[in-house]
Amino acid sequence: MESARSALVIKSTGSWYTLRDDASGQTVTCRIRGNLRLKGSRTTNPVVVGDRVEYEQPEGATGVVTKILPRRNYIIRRASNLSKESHIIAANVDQAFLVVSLFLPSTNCEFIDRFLVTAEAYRIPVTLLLNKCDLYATDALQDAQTEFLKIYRSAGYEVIELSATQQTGIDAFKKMLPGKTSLLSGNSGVGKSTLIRAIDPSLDIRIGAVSASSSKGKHTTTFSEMYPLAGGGYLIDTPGIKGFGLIDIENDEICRYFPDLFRYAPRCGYYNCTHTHEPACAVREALRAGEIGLSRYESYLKLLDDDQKYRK
Ligand SMILES: Nc1nc2c(ncn2[C@@H]2O[C@H](COP(=O)(O)OP(=O)(O)OP(=O)(O)O)[C@@H](O)[C@H]2O)c(=O)[nH]1
Ligand SMILES: [Zn+2]
Repeated sequence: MESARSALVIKSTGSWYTLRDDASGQTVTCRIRGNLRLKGSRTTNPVVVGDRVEYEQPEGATGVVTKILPRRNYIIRRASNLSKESHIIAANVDQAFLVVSLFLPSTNCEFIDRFLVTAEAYRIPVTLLLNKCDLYATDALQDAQTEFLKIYRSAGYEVIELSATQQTGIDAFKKMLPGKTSLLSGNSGVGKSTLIRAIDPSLDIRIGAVSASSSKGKHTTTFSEMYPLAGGGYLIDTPGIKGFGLIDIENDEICRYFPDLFRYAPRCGYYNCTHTHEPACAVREALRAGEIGLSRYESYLKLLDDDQKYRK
């Protein structure tokens, strides 16, 4: 009997997994043992990028993942809009970067806030990468940029302003990467691939994959992939993410994942204030005073009665 070896999962297609062996650093292609499909689990993928696993590879045979080591954290989304199943995007993530753009395309605030809440809930620090800053020269877009920076910086998030095409602000992003496993996410078209190429031109990622995953009406499951970076650390690219469903977060917990709202909650008149209709609500008071961004409060309300919120 071959003894188990340990490895990191760097790619998965749903039936095949690419591992990087801890001892040799070699890449190995494996399948998974059937009983790893967790009982009662509603996730579509039992083994994910970032997982630490044990595997066996008998001489001349295909390798088999035999065990998933406990996950430090993971980030998850709905498998598809109507599905009750969830899809784990990546596990054991040190930090996440959400790429956003205010123009061509304009990233929806609710999308950003859902991402932030999901990451807060799993205690994954997020940095926002405001890309395409070269495009925000008009008055209207400059105002949008100022507003964006104000809302998210005052909520406590780090925001890096950059332009992937003009190569500005790239270094501030790059210096956060060494030695860490970083997830890079964002809607289609915000510039993730351009940005990855700007930090490391040797990473020729998903050329030609874009049109396949963005064709409308087609249900395409796309899988994350992990890239070793020249300066150390890994970057996880997450193509084709359209939205995040909150999983296992109760209504009365949601507010605590909005740091800019939650800081007012202790001053609410009722200890169980939902900040929707109660008198003496300090959160709504702060909103009226312009201390909380309206879009943030609206995201909070949407997440409260989110019919897409489902349980694992
Ligand atoms: N003006 C400007 N355009 C940019 C910038 N970054 C990316 N773009 C352009 O935006 C378009 C989309 O960029 P991609 O890098 O393919 O976006 P993506 O996020 O990887 O998109 P998906 O692969 O669909 O997830 C391309 O035409 C890029 O040239 C930027 O900083 N400024
Ligand atoms: Zn309140």
